[in-house]
Amino acid sequence: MYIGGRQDLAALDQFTIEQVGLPGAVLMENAGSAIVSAVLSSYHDLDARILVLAGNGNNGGDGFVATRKLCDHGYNVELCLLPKEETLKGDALTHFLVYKNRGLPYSTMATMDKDKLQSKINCATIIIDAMIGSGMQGIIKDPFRSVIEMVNESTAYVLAVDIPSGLEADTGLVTELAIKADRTVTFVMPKKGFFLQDGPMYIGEWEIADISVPYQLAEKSTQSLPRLITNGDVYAQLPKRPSNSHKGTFGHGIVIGGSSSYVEAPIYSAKAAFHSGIGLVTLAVPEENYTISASQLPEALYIKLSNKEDHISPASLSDISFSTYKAIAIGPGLSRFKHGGKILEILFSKCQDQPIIIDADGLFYLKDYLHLVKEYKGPVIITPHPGEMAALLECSVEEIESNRLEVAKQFAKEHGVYVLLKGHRSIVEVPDGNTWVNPHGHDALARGGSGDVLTGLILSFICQHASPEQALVCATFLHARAAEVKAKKLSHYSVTPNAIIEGIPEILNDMR
Ligand SMILES: NC(=O)C1=CN([C@@H]2O[C@H](COP(=O)(O)OP(=O)(O)OC[C@H]3O[C@@H](n4cnc5c(N)ncnc54)[C@H](OP(=O)(O)O)[C@@H]3O)[C@@H](O)[C@H]2O)[C@@H](O)CC1
Ligand SMILES: Nc1ncnc2c1ncn2[C@@H]1O[C@H](COP(=O)(O)OP(=O)(O)O)[C@@H](O)[C@H]1O
Ligand SMILES: [K+]
Repeated sequence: MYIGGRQDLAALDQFTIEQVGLPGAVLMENAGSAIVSAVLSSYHDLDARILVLAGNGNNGGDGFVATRKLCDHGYNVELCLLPKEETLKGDALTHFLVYKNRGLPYSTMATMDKDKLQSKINCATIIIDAMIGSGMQGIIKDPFRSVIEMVNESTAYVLAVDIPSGLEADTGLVTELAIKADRTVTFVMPKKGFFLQDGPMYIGEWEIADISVPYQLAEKSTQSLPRLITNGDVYAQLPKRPSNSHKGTFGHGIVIGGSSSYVEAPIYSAKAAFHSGIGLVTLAVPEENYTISASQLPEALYIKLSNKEDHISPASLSDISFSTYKAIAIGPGLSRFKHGGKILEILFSKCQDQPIIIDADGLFYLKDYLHLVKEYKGPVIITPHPGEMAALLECSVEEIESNRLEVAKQFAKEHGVYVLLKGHRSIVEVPDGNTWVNPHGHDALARGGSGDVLTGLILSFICQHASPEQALVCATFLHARAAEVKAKKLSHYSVTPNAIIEGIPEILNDMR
């Protein structure tokens, strides 16, 4: 499933209208009907008061259609047009005239004072937000500004038409104010902004409605658009497990990390790998961490790396026989120390072409060793959170967050790496290839150790013969879904990294 921005959606609408020959007014009729279907499917109480707040663009036009049809279904619905009637044009005007020709009632801001509108909003059970759609730009201006404030303070259930008014379709930015929707019925495809910046906090539950823009054609003409990771994508891309397999079939991976301050981090990675199907996992940790590590994960194999002060001695990596491993994960709990980058130097010189996953403090050292990544024959995967990405690029976290898709794409292209840019909605970027956006994620993951679990899952799927892209897509989705499911059972507050690991089988078992 693709996600698009303002221009992508406008181009598809235009294509449908001009090339396919379906008039814009028909698309608008379909859009309004989709809103009606959403109401019909959930609200059967005809006495519930529905207030439709409409703007003067095409989003408002969808609102006129929806109000007309809800009236026909016998609902207690009221239309309020916010801008002046004279400003209507195009398809929105067409449908406004249809509405008026039917003799249906409406009010406008011009015919009512602010208190009256406030009381209509307060009395509504359902508010349909058809004020501004994907055409939203800049800072919210009046008359919408004060209306949005009133709606957000009301107790009504808010259903947004296409996108909550005030949310930017391309960037997910809310400048000052936007409708906080309980549900968004979006047309053709989800908007990029649903999964960027403020977007996830404003859209509520969302669903896609088919308005006869031919999506198959959309797919052909939009190959460069980001894709949303769906359950179906993950099911298709999960490594298969032949029943006549043995432990060698599912690969041997190694996790290198840990220090005296960060004992658990590499253990979480190895545990996650072990609980998601890897054949064998070796933990290479400082020798002083061995006893506690082995007591927590006796199933792993161990390499005791010599300590230097409170961290791994980089030279000790020279003794690892890297050819034994199908993939390498490095970084969890490594800590930051002088000349720590030597670890990457040794790693890249000793590995042939196996996939290397660099996480956590491994990324801290990477900035000075990016040339090694480019020269390396095999795939390199980096898993930065926004702070780590900012450090790699020597910019601010705000610059990363306001530009997540572009930053990930540019970095992947420039350095030839797979980038998993973590966040509330994580992004997977394949060098010179696809972009995937994860629609799942939970604040239960905002806890030390969550990222280590994710690294272990990526390692695990690569060892089970997934391509780096497949492994990243599956791991990112399962990690977030496991947290969502566990948070439902354990509360938002109590999901530990071990609980996420325990949640993985629940999600895997439900995969269809
Ligand atoms: N294309 C099609 O065929 C179909 C499109 N469809 C629907 O159309 C929607 C896109 O329609 P669109 O392009 O007309 O823009 P739309 O979202 O109504 O916004 C424009 C209005 O918003 C206003 N406005 C903007 N920024 C503002 C601000 N900061 N503060 C205040 N006001 C602001 C702007 O005001 P103006 O700048 O003119 O003063 C103008 O009035 C799309 O989301 C979907 O719902 C469906 O019917 C299917 C067929
Ligand atoms: N509020 C949140 N919503 C969704 N995902 C989150 C949230 N907070 C953290 N995460 C996820 O949890 C993981 C945290 O990784 P990271 O910051 O590297 O943690 P650590 O290194 O401590 O394990 C990432 O996958 C990130 O996407
Ligand atoms: K809207």
